[in-house]
Amino acid sequence: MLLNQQELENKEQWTEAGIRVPTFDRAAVKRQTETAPTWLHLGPGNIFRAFPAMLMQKLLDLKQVDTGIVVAEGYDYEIVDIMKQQNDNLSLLVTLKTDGNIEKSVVGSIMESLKIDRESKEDYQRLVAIFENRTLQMVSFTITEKGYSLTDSRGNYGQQIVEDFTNGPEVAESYIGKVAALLHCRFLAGQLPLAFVSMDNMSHNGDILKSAIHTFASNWQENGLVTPEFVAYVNDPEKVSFPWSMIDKITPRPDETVAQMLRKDGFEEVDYKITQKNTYTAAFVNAEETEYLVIEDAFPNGRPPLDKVGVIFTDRHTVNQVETMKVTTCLNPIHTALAIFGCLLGYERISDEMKNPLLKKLAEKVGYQEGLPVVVDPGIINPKEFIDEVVGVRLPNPFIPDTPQRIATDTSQKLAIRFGKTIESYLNSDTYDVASLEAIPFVLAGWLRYLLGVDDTGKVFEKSSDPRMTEVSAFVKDIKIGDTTIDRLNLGALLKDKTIFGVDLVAVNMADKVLDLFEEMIASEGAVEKTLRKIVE
Ligand SMILES: NC(=O)C1=CN([C@@H]2O[C@H](COP(=O)(O)OP(=O)(O)OC[C@H]3O[C@@H](n4cnc5c(N)ncnc54)[C@H](O)[C@@H]3O)[C@@H](O)[C@H]2O)C=CC1
Ligand SMILES: O=P(O)(O)OC[C@H]1O[C@](O)(CO)[C@@H](O)[C@@H]1O
Repeated sequence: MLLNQQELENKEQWTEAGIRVPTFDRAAVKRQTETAPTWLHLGPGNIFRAFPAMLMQKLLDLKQVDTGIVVAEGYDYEIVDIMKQQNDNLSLLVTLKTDGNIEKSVVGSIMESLKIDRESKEDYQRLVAIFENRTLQMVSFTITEKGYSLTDSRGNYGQQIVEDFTNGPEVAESYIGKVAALLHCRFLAGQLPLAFVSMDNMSHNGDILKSAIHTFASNWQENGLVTPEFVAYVNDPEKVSFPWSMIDKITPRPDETVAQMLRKDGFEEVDYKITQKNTYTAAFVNAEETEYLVIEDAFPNGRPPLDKVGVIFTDRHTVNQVETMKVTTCLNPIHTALAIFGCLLGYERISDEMKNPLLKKLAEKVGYQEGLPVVVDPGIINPKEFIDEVVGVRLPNPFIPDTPQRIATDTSQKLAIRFGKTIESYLNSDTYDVASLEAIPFVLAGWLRYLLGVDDTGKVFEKSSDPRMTEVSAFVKDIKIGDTTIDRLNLGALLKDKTIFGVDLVAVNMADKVLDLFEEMIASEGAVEKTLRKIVE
């Protein structure tokens, strides 16, 4: 069985292999989407195909909507080449349940995939047409945390960004520049309303997206390239909204064990590819069953009825609380702690780490002991129950092939959100003392230790990709396992960097604690585990 429209016509072969197929008329939905697109998604990676695309499929099957999703890629064009040319925009979703049951579904809600690339003229013109279409209701994003950044580590705009500011929307070439240019087309088409929905794991993700788009609009206005009305349009929530959201579903990279299982079922397209841009992509996506999507209900042109398939629409305040709970205390900090120490202690599965009592205790200490006290109960999801599920059910799920190496990707982009916010909450609290934190400084010290690229047995490992890896690794380049002293002044300069840690760790008196723990962890082989034991026991 190959994943394409022609093979999908033979429904029996899929059903016999235990794979669900879409029940809606894909050709009719495609026609309708061509004339009246409602949803455009940017960044059609694994999470999008496993979760939002599946939600739309459910709505299509329920006949609640009659259009599908158009996806566009502005960074890694290989993804759309594969999806379109080999798979007719279909994906196979494999849901790995905690009881070992597996559910397989063909996801057919993606109707078109386009490149946000001026050289791909047809695609770009189609995108302009979609943005000019009154029917478009939302543009959503899963482009990773770094996708929104316009500046380098020193806070300076990148060269492409500066050129785009000067050259204007007609020729903008940077990712967000092109998105802002497409929004400008919509503005010119009559100031049509639209929601820009970031679904990336960032605090206040809507504001981060808004700020990036607004930066282009205001620079273009200053340079006389757009009218002030365009800036007003971007700033008017009745016209362009940037809802905040919280998305949660562990979606590991396509995994070999899942591929083997699919092969046995007669599914032939099981190879995954690591693209030139380091995206792990395959015809299938594998994910856990648990999923949460909470979105601020601010859609000036309406929205698909996603509430009918489990999405919670609420006010910004509640989204903020849910997101703060998940990203800054109850899930992602635990994940990052396990990522760093998993790589240092030689693990290749998050679920295996949870069998190690020391790592389990670290996860619990980060979550229950240090995060939970300062988290506000959002009312719609209980934080304690949420961590219970994360630590007790989701992370130990042996059927989820998630790796510490995947979560360790882009750690420099994640520490500020995942730990800095909690440190700030302690600093602002009358009840809790920042000096009482142990697990958080230990994880930050663990990251310094990780940067050495040598595990606790002295074996060299490949560090996961990170846009600031070269720069941050330079701080530890002269440090070796067995060193008894470190250059505290030099490392202090790194620990002061608020763009990485969210706070100046020197100013908040946490740097010494981090460096003491780091020193302990470089003392000898085995010192990481020894220090971990000291922290959790
Ligand atoms: N995988 C997961 O379990 C979950 C992921 N997320 C969010 O979604 C993001 C993407 O996750 P996946 O889809 O699993 O990753 P993926 O690697 O499968 O896809 C990443 C997507 O982002 C694009 N991208 C990467 N770097 C970019 C850049 N610098 N500029 C613009 N686009 C860029 C890629 O081209 C691709 O479309 C995560 O970073 C996270 O914020 C949220 C919840 C769950
Ligand atoms: O660390 P990342 O790359 O944001 O991925 C974190 C993982 O945890 C999650 O928050 C689970 O929803 C997802 O973002 C992903 O599975």
